[in-house]
Amino acid sequence: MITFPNAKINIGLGITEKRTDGFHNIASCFYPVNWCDMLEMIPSKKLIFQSTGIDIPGNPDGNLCLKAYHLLNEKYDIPPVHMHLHKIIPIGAGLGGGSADGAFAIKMLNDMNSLDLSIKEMEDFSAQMGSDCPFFIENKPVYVTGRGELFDHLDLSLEGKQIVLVNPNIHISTKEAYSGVVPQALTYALKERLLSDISSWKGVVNNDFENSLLDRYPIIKKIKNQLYEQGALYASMTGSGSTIFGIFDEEIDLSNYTEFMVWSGKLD
Ligand SMILES: C[C@](O)(CO)[C@H](O)COP(=O)(O)OP(=O)(O)OC[C@H]1O[C@@H](n2ccc(N)nc2=O)[C@H](O)[C@@H]1O
Ligand SMILES: Nc1ncnc2c1ncn2[C@@H]1O[C@H](COP(=O)(O)OP(=O)(O)OP(=O)(O)O)[C@@H](O)[C@H]1O
Repeated sequence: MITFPNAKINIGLGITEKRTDGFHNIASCFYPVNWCDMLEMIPSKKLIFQSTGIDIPGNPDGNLCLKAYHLLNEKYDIPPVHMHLHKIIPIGAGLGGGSADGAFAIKMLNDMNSLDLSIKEMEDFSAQMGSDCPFFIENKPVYVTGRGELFDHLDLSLEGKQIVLVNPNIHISTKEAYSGVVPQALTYALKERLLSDISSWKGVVNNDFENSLLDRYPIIKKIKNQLYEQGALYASMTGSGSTIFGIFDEEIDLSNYTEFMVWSGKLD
């Protein structure tokens, strides 16, 4: 079985409160984007994990695909598989790529073993792997609060718009990025604003990580400004960075970004 775990973007990201468990409460819109990894699993005599593509830092035993297997195996004693992850989505990039791999692994193992888990059960397993993981179970645009696991329906469709994602080859640790932010209650109604036309978002719908990271990494600010100069309806850093996205009505010239990792395509 093969699947294509996709990236997400954050449209608006308020970091509203530091929690007693060390995490932060956030408010954000998560929106899926078709920049994808490839994840294949086949039945095997023993559990094997192999990855190709972009190098994944750290011990392969800690890969979220394996973590997903162990979480389900502990409870359901499932047979071993050979997993092959071809890594394409930039890492430490605010795109939730690792989280998507973990959540898709849960969905695949559920299907392959006919476990018949509900969406809620798969979200709960995913939440044990990381804050961004549960979103990728349903994988549709949603308004998110809590640590990243509380979902509110959001009637937002950007279908057909062109998105450009530029990753300036800077790896930002999520933990460090959070430690550089002073939490603050939302100063505007993010959810309501997201329901108004995209042309009204600029300067209003903000990512709170930008305040600390844009000064530290001027290239992020430069790319964001360039995307606006090229006619973006809206541009922002996603998550804890370092990827910046721009949303456009039409395809744009990408020659400004040849030294970076870039993906462009239509939003669903
Ligand atoms: C920045 C976002 O991508 C926005 O969607 C997410 O909040 C990050 O989610 P993630 O990468 O899945 O993060 P996790 O692997 O759960 O946590 C990594 C570290 O980030 C910090 N963290 C993460 C999520 C959160 N809501 N509050 C936090 O303070 C914690 O220090 C945690 O130890
Ligand atoms: N399948 C995976 N893909 C990428 N990183 C993984 C994966 N599984 C585990 N990791 C570990 O997670 C770390 C990256 O986590 P990090 O949260 O910074 O990036 P991410 O999951 O790619 O997405 P984001 O930048 O949005 O958080 C890597 O250094 C690696 O050790």
